[in-house]
Amino acid sequence: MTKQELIHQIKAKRSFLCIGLDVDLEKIPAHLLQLDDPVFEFNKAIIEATHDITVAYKPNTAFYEAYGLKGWESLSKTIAYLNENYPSIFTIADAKRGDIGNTSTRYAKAFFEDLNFDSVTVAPYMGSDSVEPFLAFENKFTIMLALTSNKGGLDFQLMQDEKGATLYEKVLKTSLGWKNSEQLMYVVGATRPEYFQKIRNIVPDHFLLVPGVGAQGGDLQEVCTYGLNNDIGLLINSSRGIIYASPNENFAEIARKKALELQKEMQVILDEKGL
Ligand SMILES: O=C(O)c1cc(=O)[nH]c(=O)n1[C@@H]1O[C@H](COP(=O)(O)O)[C@@H](O)[C@H]1O
Repeated sequence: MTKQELIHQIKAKRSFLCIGLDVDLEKIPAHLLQLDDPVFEFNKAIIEATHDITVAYKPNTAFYEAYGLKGWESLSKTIAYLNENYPSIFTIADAKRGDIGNTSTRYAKAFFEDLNFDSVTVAPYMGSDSVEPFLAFENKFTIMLALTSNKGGLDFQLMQDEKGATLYEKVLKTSLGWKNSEQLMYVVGATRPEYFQKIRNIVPDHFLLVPGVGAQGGDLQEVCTYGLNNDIGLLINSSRGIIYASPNENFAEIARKKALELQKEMQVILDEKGL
């Protein structure tokens, strides 16, 4: 998918919501467990209930890898279902990969070619040769961790050099010099709203994937104050806050209700900003 296609979808739906498909068999409604592939059936129901109000889905691969071969099969069926039925929806493999160059190329092939995701999350720690192989794939996006939502994110990301520059700022600035850096997006946690202005000064045009709204307590309004750009430029993710809003048979209906609450809030913000 191209960036323009993503922006077009966001404007048409008046939504920049990303729903996280972090499926845990211990949390899904019990009646699904009797089915052959409960994880896929759960995802299918969530997708059917929300595809018109969300612009992206983000399965976190850990939740699938935890179930071995069967889990990988559920992931593969989920992305195939999305690509076949809703090809205009942006898909994110939240795999947080990154390794030496030739290994990164294999990861990129796995997620971009074999599974056909539009994007994959990567960690920047191993540097340019671990990220550039992902950027070599046309019309695919590499979403790099910048300032993460978790408490431990502060252990390294806010470390300062003698001039006061923080590590995450250096990561952002350095990555802009990499080949095909226009295909980068960055992860910034919704729990860090006070940093968005600074981040937008460094990367004014790139999309930011913002997890941490909902279960982790991040606030949509606060993120949007400085996070939005002229292309909207934000994908706001909520996983547990939407998909586990109800443990009952009507889970998909309630998930839609929760997603709609966020989408309506987004619509108001976009209208107010004239976007
Ligand atoms: O890369 C991510 O998506 C990510 C980065 C980050 O800083 N914080 C973060 O929570 N995530 C992911 O975003 C999702 C958040 O889920 P909820 O807290 O349930 O909405 C999980 O899949 C996390 O792994």
